[in-house]
Amino acid sequence: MASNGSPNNWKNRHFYQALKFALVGLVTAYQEERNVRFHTLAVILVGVLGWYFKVSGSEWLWLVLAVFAVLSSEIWNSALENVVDLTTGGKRDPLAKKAKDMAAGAVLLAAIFALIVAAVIFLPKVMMLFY
Ligand SMILES: Nc1ncnc2c1ncn2[C@@H]1O[C@H](COP(=O)(O)OP(=O)(O)OP(=O)(O)O)[C@@H](O)[C@H]1O
Repeated sequence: MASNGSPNNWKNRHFYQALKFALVGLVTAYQEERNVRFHTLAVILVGVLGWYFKVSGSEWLWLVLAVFAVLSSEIWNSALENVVDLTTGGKRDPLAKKAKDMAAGAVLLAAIFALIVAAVIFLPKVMMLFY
């Protein structure tokens, strides 16, 4: 709550704190999750390829959508793994397995989507280099 009684002041502080926590979450995901680091490298590669092949504006939008889909599903997956581990205390449980496998399935779907987008955009451009 605002100490000076101004509701706007409280809102601003709340917003910046929420933003700070979200950024801390991203840094934690990057530091602790190997897959997030791997996908960050993949994002850099996509950026270099997009720049090299001079992809169009709409192609950039598809690539950005694919990148955000993969990274956000990966971070959701990690968050869920943490919650499941917290709940089970490390004990094996069929519900824990179900939840983790489903979250992994969501990441797989996003990765397949990204592969399709990359193939549709880059394959014809790569072929042009050889023919
Ligand atoms: N508490 C549990 N009870 C039953 N099965 C589990 C449990 N924890 C994990 N598993 C099984 O092991 C698999 C791997 O779980 P884990 O937590 O190691 O995730 P991961 O996919 O290896 O992720 P990361 O590589 O990011 O750690 C899960 O998909 C699930 O099938």
